[in-house]
Amino acid sequence: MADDSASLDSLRQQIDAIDDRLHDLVMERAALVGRIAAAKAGTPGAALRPGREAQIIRRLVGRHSGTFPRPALVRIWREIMGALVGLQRPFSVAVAQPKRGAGYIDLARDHFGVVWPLNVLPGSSHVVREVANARASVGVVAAPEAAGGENWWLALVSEMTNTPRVIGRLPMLMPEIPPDHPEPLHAFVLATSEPEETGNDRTLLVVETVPDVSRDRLRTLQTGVGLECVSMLASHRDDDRWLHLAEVTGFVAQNDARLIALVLANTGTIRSTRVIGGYPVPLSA
Ligand SMILES: O=C(O)C(=O)C[C@]1(C(=O)O)C=C[C@@H](O)C=C1
Repeated sequence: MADDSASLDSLRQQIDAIDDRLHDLVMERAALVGRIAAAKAGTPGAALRPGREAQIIRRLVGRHSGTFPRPALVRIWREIMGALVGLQRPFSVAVAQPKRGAGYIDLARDHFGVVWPLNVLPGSSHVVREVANARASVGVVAAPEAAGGENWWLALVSEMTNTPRVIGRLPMLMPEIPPDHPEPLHAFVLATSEPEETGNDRTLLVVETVPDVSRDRLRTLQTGVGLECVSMLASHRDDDRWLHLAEVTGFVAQNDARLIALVLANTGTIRSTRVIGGYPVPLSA
C-alpha cells in the first residue's frame, strides 16, 4: 500500500513535469507565431492560413501513436491554432444555426476554438453578408444538402472582390460513425481570402447549363475533360438557366485549362463555370 502510493506520487510528479514542458512549449509556440505575425505585417489578407493548418494537423495525425485518442489530439491543435490566428489580426466567426440544437455552433467552436467571438445567425445568407462586409473573418454554413433550401453557394458566383469563397470544410477529422447512423453533420467555411493548395484538396465548381442537364450527364462531361467529380451537391433553376454545384478532386483554379475545355467542348449545353472555392480534404477517423 505504502509502495503503491509512493509510486502514484512519483507518477504524478512526472505528469507535473510533463505539464510544465507542454505549457512552456505552448508559450514558446505563441511567441513564434508573434514573430510570424510581424513578418506578415504589411502583407494584405487574413492571418488565417487554412492550408497550412490542415498540413499541420495531417502531419501530427500521421505521426501519432499510442493510446491518446486522435480526435482529442486534433482538438488540442485546433484550439492552439484558433487562439493564435486571432492574436495576429482581429478574428471573429459567424455561424448559421438554421434551427435550435442543429450542431453548427459546436462544429465552429471545435474548429476555431473558444477564444474569439462567435456570432450565431439564423441563416446562411446572413453569414455570407457578414463575411462579405468584413464584420466576420470567417463564416460557417451548412453543407448545401442540409442548408434547408438556402442556396448560399449562389451568392459566391460573383467576380466582386469581397465575394466570400469556400476555404474549408468541417469537421477536419471526420468522426467514426456506426453503419446504421445518419451521415455526420458537416459544414463549409467561408472567407474573403483565397483557398490554399495542400496537395489533397477538393474544389467547388458552379456549372451553368442551358438547358438543364442531369447530374449523371454533368459528371460524364466533367470526366471527359479530366475533372473527377466527387459529387453533385446541389442544383438551382434561375429562369432559363440552371446552376449546378459540383465538388471535384484536386485544387482547380479559375483559369484551369480543363474548365475552359468543359465550356468549349459543350457549347450549347454548358455556358460557364465558376470556381467558388476549395478545401483541404478532411481526415477520416
Ligand atoms: O503559419 C502561419 O502563418 C501562422 O500564422 C501560424 C499558425 C499556427 O499556429 O501554426 C496560425 C494561424 C494560421 O492559420 C496558420 C498557422
